Amino acid sequence: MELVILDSAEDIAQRAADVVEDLLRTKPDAVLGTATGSSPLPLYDELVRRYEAGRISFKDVTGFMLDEYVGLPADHPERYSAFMETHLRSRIDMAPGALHGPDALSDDLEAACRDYEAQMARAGYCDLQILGIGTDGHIGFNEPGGALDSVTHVGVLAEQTRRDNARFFDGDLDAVPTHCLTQGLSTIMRARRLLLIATGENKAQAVAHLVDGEVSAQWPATVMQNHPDALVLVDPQAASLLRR
Ligand SMILES: N[C@@H]1[C@@H](O)[C@H](O)[C@@H](COP(=O)(O)O)O[C@@H]1O
Repeated sequence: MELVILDSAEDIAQRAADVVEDLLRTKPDAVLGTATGSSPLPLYDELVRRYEAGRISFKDVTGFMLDEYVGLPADHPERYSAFMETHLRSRIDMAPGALHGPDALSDDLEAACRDYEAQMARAGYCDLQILGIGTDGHIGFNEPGGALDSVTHVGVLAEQTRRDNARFFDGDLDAVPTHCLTQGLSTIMRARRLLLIATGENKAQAVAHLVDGEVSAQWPATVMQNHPDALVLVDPQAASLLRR
């Protein structure tokens, strides 16, 4: 795992966009794994800028989202499918049906998970998976204590995660879903390359475990230590509890 500490979120966005641009140059029909949350937003803005400048095209790209809330109505703006549509898909030339997510509106969520995993398998899994990290060390919505070799599954959100994400629901904890569908850790690990972005002091503890800790289900992101090509981009605040 390669760790790079950069001065600001903007510098991280530039470096991360370089990684995406390099991939699209070598493989225009790449499979891109997308993350939600605030961490990748500067990256998405930079990708839109590079698309508008004619440097990159997503017209042949297929995308797979990491996760989705369960229990939000189809038109809820905080559904991750809506988030990705607003912040990335609708702003670039990616085809409308080309960004996939697990179907959290399905009557049979277990089947929806199996279908999503099969769909990713058919696509050959991701060339590059973009990741954020939860303050409790989750990636996707793989919360502490889950299996390290999980595939796409129905998950229960940790209390900490629901509190962290209440800011997207007008601060109303009761409005934050309790369940989700998420790619498993083994699904994520199948990506040829992982790119994790963490900014701000509230990520420092999770980043310290990710970089300096043992691989452990208590800090799910630590599985990335076993990935052959993982890049972690952090700002000085997120790096503030690192040993070295
Ligand atoms: N499921 C998402 C994660 O994929 C994301 O990494 C995390 C961090 O979000 P943020 O970047 O806003 O701190 O939030 C959510 O829980």
